[in-house]
Amino acid sequence: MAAVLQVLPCLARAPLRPLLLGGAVVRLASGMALAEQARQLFESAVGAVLPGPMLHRALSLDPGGGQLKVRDRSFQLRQNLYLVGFGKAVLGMAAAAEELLGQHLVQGVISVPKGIRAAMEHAGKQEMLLKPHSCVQVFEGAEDNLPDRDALRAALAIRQLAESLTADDLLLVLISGGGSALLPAPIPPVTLEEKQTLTKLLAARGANIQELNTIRKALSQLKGGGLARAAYPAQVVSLILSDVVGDPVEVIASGPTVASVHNVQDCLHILNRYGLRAALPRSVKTVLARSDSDPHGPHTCGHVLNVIIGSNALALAEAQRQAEALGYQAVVLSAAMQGDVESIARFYGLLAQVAGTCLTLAGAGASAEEAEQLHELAAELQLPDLQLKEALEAVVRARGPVCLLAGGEPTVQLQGSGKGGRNQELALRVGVELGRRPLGPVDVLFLSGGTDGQDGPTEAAGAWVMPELASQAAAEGLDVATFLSHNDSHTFFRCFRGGVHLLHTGLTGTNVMDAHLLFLRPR
Ligand SMILES: Nc1ncnc2c1ncn2[C@@H]1O[C@H](COP(=O)(O)OP(=O)(O)OP(=O)(O)O)[C@@H](O)[C@H]1O
Ligand SMILES: O=C(O)[C@H](O)CO
Repeated sequence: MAAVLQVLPCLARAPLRPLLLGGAVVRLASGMALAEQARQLFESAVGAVLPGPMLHRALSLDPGGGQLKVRDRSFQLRQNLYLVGFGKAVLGMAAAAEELLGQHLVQGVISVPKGIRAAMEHAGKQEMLLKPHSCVQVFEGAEDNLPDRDALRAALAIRQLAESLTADDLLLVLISGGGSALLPAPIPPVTLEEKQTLTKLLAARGANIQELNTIRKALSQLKGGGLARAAYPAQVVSLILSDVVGDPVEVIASGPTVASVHNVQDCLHILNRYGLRAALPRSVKTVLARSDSDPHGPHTCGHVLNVIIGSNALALAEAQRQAEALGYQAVVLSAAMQGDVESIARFYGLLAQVAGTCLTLAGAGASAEEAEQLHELAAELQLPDLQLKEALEAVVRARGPVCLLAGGEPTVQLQGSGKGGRNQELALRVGVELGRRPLGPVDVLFLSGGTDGQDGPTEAAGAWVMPELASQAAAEGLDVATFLSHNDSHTFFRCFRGGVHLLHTGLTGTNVMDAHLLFLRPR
């Protein structure tokens, strides 16, 4: 985005302000002005789920400092507050908790990704770092999101702290995505390597996060309510930043403070589905066989309060508010965009075409056939919370600029060895879709970004596109189809127009999946 700022420094510095509809400045700089607004809205979405704001919304101390309020529950504080955490966003969450609860915290242990402290320091994000003499011990591990010896050491330290607590104590558990890999504690005789191999195989064969984490829970001492059990009889409050569609507390980071409802049959089903049952190590078979005859009986988690403090829906709601402040008719379509990236791109292409027609009432846009295709595709994608009808009705009413917002996590079937991420790949595919559809007299821009600031193994968070993308690329000698065939979207965006279409935020310190913004503005 640096290049965008160079092109339009006045817009980059300007605060959010309503559009000058039809004004000469906006029309001249149309693409860049829209892109700048898209970037600002993306940042406002991320801002709503940063550790500081989230922790401040969820927790408060009474003025005397004797009570901690979490939502509508109160907990007595008397040198009895402990903290553990695990996940990609937990360093910043712990720093925010320390800032808020400092003098009450007795001790803490967190497990966070390798190199995160250095990365945050490098980015100048002091608010994401613990104080120099913090009582919270930090373990870094799980390089490449895989459980390793360092993460195992962290998990054991977390278990030890939890087990040392008494009925007078309160354990604050900070949880975010990536927590599963950062809290590995396989049930013996299963080894770390065996668990690692099994989860890698499941992921490679296409198991979804629900399936993956069902198996992880069955083989873990701490997942599936194990951490809550270890902390009993202390009170447990889990503050959860969701990176899973629908915010299921039992799935996020494999639900260490949520009693597992799965039995061995569920696990065998999953292992069968991915052809892994026959090749299971003996240790895994032993643990699975034992799991239904657990001597402790079914576990309850009555001493636990699980609270979702950040989610994709929350982030989108903030961007929606900001879009409205800019003069857009803004509608959240879905916070559960899942499915193959190609289908999702087609969905956004059709949506732009149909919505553009509703907006301008122009004959050149979508026919009834395209509207039907859009609804059929929406049905195929099975997005549980999709507000398509409501969105199109709002567009008809709007007669002015429209912003449609969505979020979730599309899937990319990797075929090539190119460099990219699901957001850049989605944006590139949407750019192609927009270019091959008659859109009528309307400016269209689509942005897709990962809220963690890192899209796949690239340094960009995502990218934005307009309908002219493919033709402009061709004029630069870039063939979009060739880049797509190798999943090489990042290389494409780096070359295309000197990289101005890339979205760069740096690591944000949060993670609520991806955000998609589709703008339509009648000319
Ligand atoms: N060349 C590529 N093109 C498109 N997508 C890619 C490419 N390489 C990796 N990906 C995608 O990037 C994702 C992996 O990156 P990352 O580690 O950021 O994902 P994650 O851990 O699932 O995401 P997050 O932490 O953002 O929730 C996968 O969805 C993968 O399919
Ligand atoms: O850690 C995990 O299990 C995934 O990120 C989902 O929360």
